[in-house]
Amino acid sequence: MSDDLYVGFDLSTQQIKVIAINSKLEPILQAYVEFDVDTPEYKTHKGVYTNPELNEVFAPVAMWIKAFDILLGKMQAAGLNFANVRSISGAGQQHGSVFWSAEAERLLASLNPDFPLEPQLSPKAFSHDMSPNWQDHSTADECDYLEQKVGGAEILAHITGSKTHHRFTGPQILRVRHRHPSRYEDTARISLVSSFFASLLLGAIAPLDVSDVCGMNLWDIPNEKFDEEIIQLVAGGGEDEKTELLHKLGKVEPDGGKNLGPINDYYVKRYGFSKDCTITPITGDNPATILALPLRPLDVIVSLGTSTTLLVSTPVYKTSPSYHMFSHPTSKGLYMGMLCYCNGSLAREKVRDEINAVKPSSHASDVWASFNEAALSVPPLGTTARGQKKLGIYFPLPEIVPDCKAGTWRFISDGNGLHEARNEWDIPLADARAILESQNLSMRLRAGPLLSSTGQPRRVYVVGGGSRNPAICQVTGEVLGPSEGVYRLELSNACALGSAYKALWAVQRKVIKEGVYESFEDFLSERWDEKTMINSVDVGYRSGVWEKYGAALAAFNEAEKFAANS
Ligand SMILES: Nc1ncnc2c1ncn2[C@@H]1O[C@H](COP(=O)(O)OP(=O)(O)O)[C@@H](O)[C@H]1O
Ligand SMILES: O=C(CO)[C@@H](O)[C@H](O)COP(=O)(O)O
Repeated sequence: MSDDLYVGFDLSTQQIKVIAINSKLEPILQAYVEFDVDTPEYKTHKGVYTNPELNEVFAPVAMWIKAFDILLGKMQAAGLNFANVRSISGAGQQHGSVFWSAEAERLLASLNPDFPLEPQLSPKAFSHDMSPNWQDHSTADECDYLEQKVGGAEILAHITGSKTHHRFTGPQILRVRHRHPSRYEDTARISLVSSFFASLLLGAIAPLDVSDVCGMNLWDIPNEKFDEEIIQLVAGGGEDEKTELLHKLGKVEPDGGKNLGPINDYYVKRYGFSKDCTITPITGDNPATILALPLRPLDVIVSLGTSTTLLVSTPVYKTSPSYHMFSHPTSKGLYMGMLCYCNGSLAREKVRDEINAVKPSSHASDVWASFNEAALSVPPLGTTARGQKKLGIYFPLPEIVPDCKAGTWRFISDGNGLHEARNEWDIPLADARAILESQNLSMRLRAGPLLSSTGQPRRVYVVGGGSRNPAICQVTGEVLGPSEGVYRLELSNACALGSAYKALWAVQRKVIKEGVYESFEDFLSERWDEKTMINSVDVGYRSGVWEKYGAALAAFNEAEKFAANS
């Protein structure tokens, strides 16, 4: 029992990562495979391919399988005793879909342990070799069509938790059906990245996850079923086509702690996993992230990965076209509220590189040193002695909120209103603070309805790659102003960690009565030790500063509208 291990994987945009923990929540092993570096033959850039002419972003499914083969090899080389693994769960980048061929079930069920996975599955198990990525913006027509037919953004948001979004799976499936009718026709099953990953482990197509399914624009959250009208619109044709699409999508597993079955024999024979190791549903990376911390009301997670997301856990199903609601990954009656931005770490890296080009870092080992110095050497909003404030918008990729094309805009806000900056801006140095403020002001502008009447959070937890940066943590504290400060989760991969906790809970949760289990929240709170897991990285609320940013919100809103309409 004491040697038992619980594993959480994370198949995200740029990497596949893993954390194994013991039943005391202690991490035993962490490892990762980076697509651009470790699977160079696929020639992806930051894990994806882009076709800017059509606003397409997609990733090769075979690369993920190859990367998983490599990761299992790394775990083995690190000495992980696979025989001790009791349960596996995981997380996948959200919205991406995998199109399985009619051969898939047979190939998955007959994996030969003498060979790696990738050549046994690719290309035959797939009707489409690419997975549309969450950064894709090619489905404007499909989104307009669905929104107009269903009755507008508010109605769609009420039914599915979100208005239509380019990256959501429903519009993406509709586009595949329009552009590649024969591939759609040849598709036997459609998985999300999360259920695709669970399928690899089970050796059979896994059901969709209760939370990740809410990122499709197809699932009726209040009534816990696929919305027949939207399914019909995506399927086209009549009743037969609708039934066929419902069959392709398959079942949704309502219990996030369900034992989906034992790990496939392939892994038992090839790596020495126990036959009793169970597979627990794999969810989306954001739903898994909220499982890494015992969130209380008014707590916020800011996930600083390739995307930036703001996450809250709430008992209130209150929808809006400006944010997303998802069913909670483990707890019926709770929901995850989310804001998501495409322009997260890659936009910050672009400014960082521009700054390094004019002012190389004095610390060779820290590529962020010049950026951080520039960000922290000026006052909030870069305010000048004459009271001029700087507001910038940095979207190297088209953005989700606001719905805006790619571009960079710089504004000056003063007593005379807002105007585009001319020579008042020291480019690129002044961009460092401006991009961090801009990303946080956007979250503050939109997160209000998910929080208290004042919009002030209690705690902000920062997670993901960007949370290692002290300047990012400080500006987040200044702009969002959490009353109890900003804390960083010390284990670098929150979603893999949340997934490992889920695998542990699935096996060890107490039965309260038949079919009713100990909640994930109670289970985690009992075991979680704040002192070892998080560190305070910023004081948060600063009197006068939070108010100053509050007063700039109207001008920032105007700046965003200008960018979106230009
Ligand atoms: N010290 C740092 N300061 C700012 N950003 C960082 C730092 N370290 C890593 N990052 C950013 O973290 C990103 C990767 O974060 P991660 O959470 O692993 O992303 P994902 O899960 O989307 O693959 C990289 O794009 C990198 O820019
Ligand atoms: O699209 C979303 C959420 O709606 C993204 O958050 C993806 O889920 C990708 O996440 P990362 O790779 O940045 O972790």
